[in-house]
Amino acid sequence: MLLSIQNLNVNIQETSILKKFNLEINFGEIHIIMGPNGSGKSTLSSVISGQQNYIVTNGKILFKGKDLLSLKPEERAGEGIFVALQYPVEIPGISNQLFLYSAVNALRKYRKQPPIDRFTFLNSVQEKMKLLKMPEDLLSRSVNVGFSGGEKKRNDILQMMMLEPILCILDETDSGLDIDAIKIVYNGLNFLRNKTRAFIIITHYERILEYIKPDYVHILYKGHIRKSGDLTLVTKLEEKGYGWIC
Ligand SMILES: Nc1ncnc2c1ncn2[C@@H]1O[C@H](COP(=O)(O)OP(=O)(O)OP(=O)(O)O)[C@@H](O)[C@H]1O
Repeated sequence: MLLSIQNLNVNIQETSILKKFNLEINFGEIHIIMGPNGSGKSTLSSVISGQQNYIVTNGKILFKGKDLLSLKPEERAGEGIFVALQYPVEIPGISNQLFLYSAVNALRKYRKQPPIDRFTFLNSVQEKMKLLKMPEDLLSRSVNVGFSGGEKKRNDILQMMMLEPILCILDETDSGLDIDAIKIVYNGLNFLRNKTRAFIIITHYERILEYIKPDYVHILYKGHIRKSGDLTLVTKLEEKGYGWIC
């Protein structure tokens, strides 16, 4: 078992957001999470990544058998968790290249591996940027500053490809992308898909099925998973909306 979330209750300030939330993920699996606006999807990704302001009042999260909630955000990243946020963060004054290089070497240090040299790093990042059809000048610009919405999302996938995480969480990475960009982003995801890692993909769109074949689809409703199934759930939602879930 890669990830096991058991009876998780999460509050933001006094408000209860996730309620008795359960989810189990094995290596190699892709899980899609859908759900109406405000049902708690981003809260889930934020809690897993260790963002502040989310108060766990009950339950536990085991990642590779370890108590995830006792780890700092950087330790969670070191253990192999990567979250592409719904709204990618801008970092003025830090070049994309320096950020990526530092992030890759910070992970390598955590894993007691020697640092990667700049030449090998640059070759690797340029190769991946080609795959994602990203112009090279995005490397010298400040992280996400002035990037278009689509460029930010591709940059997230570039980070994911460079960091080679074990659990990849994509929070609405496909929103605001044009048709070509969606294809490129999901090609990047398929490039990383293998038996040593797993994905949680949060999305609102049925079109994901054109690119990704998930193992499970879950519907998050009012803070807990109300229904789980296979990819036919996505088409059912597209036809019927969320009314039948209530
Ligand atoms: N800082 C906060 N203070 C109070 N309530 C918050 C805060 N952050 C989130 N919430 C509330 O938590 C609930 C769940 O939000 P969340 O972002 O997890 O939903 P979501 O399922 O990702 O929605 P969407 O599909 O619109 O992105 C919402 O009702 C939201 O208003």
